[in-house]
Amino acid sequence: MNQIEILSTDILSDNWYTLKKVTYQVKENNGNTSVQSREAYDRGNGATILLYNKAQQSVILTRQFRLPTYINGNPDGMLIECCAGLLDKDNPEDCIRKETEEETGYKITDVKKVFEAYMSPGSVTEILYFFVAEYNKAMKVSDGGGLAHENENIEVLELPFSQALQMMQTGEIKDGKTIMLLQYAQLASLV
Ligand SMILES: Nc1nc2c(ncn2[C@@H]2O[C@H](COP(=O)(O)OP(=O)(O)O[C@H]3O[C@H](CO)[C@@H](O)[C@H](O)[C@@H]3O)[C@@H](O)[C@H]2O)c(=O)[nH]1
Ligand SMILES: [Mg+2]
Repeated sequence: MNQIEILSTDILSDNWYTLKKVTYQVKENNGNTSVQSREAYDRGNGATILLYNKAQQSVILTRQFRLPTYINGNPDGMLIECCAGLLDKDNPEDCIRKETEEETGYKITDVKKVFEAYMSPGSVTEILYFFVAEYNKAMKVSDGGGLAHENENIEVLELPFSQALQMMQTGEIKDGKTIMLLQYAQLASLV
């Protein structure tokens, strides 16, 4: 295994999140050493969840404006996604329960972790924890929509599972975490 030694860390931006330039020495097993620099954007870690109802063959997704997609080719900037949120002090399970209620209005208790993944490992530090959970009408306690004071304006979508799968093919769904969870649900015959 290569040995890595961090030589210096410069903060390039420290506004909402943090962008660092890290310079490090790599010592390879064969004794060669080199010095490299890379930038890393730290916006914390997150959790995401696919809510599904097997009897109804349906899933709950969200729709919201995502500025980075708008400036990179998404005409209206709106993106269909699984419910997701950043971890604060909470562990991933508690975070995703809270986020599910805020964004979708469903109060869930039992969540199952299915995997975790670095979503953009060349530039973003974030690791994302992936969950699935069953939902039903009785769990609906509010409209959801996200936090008003954060202007989240999240639309809640209840879709037939077959339609969600179709929307990946047509490109109407083009969010990585959402594609991963829909494919997991299909592979594991959840819905
Ligand atoms: N003012 C301001 N607000 C920001 C900024 N960046 C993010 N926010 C706000 O911070 C809040 C974060 O909301 P969460 O629901 O906790 O996170 P998320 O943005 O949905 O992130 C989730 O999805 C991401 C995309 O897949 C994931 O990367 C992330 O881990 C998480 O799961 C949102 O209200 C968002 O608008 C910023 O630069 N300025
Ligand atoms: Mg969110």
